[in-house]
Amino acid sequence: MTFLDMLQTAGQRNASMLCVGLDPDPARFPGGWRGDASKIADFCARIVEATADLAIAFKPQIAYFAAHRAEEQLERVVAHIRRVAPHVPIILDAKRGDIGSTAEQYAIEAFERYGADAVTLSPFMGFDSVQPYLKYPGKGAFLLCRTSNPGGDDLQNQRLADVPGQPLLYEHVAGLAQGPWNLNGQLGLVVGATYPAEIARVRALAPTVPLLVPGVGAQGGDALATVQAGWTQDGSLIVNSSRAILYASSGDDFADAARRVALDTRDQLQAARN
Ligand SMILES: O=c1ccn([C@@H]2O[C@H](COP(=O)(O)O)[C@@H](O)[C@H]2O)c(=O)[nH]1
Repeated sequence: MTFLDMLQTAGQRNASMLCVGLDPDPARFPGGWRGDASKIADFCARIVEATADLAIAFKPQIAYFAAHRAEEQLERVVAHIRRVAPHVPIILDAKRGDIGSTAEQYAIEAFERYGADAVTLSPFMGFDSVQPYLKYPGKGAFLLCRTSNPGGDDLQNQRLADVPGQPLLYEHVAGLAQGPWNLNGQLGLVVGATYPAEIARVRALAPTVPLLVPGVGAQGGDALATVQAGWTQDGSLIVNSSRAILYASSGDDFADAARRVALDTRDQLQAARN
């Protein structure tokens, strides 16, 4: 099944636009696990089990594993997702971007080592840095477009004087993903929930590509505004929340608490559709 097929299946079966972000931070683990990096896979497994019927996707953030030399635990988390939620796609949040020969290695890492269904990429180095990922049929690649952090303004909101129509940089990226770079319909875009006006602008420029929208929950993005700006019948909307779900409780009830927050967020997003 392709990434897009999986998205559609999970979205319908779980009635969901919620992507559960897996950003495991041992310092925030509950009770006896606190500070123990060997528990990363166990912690993520409990979250996956608690939210498998609520998620349109899972998004492991690779830094939270690599920082603790826990890449092998990430492999175990992926295997666990395949066992308990085989219909839910995995988006590896790696934000890679490098020259073609190195990008080929990163693509092997994402799609062959970890077996992810999609990956996040920085488009800053241009099309030849994105192309190696597109050689994997059916896999997805989300380009950073208008990120959720305030510093995104520094570059993404700059006007490109030499491009016809003088778009802002993020608008140009949206146009490339909808058009000339999207050779086989594998591209999507990352747009922050903290900037709903920009989500609407990106949706207007890229009406059919999937949008991955982080920033609800811990970053304070508005679920209703996000859905109103980005949801359409034709293009998937995938709204990520990580810390607000993972650390809903610091006690032994963390998985139940995570489920409650995920359910509430899932339902808020669904209710916000027109
Ligand atoms: O623009 C972006 C792109 C990626 N992220 C990632 O999403 C999650 C958000 O975590 P929360 O705890 O829900 O704030 C995290 O993995 C970021 O690396 C983003 O926040 N903004």
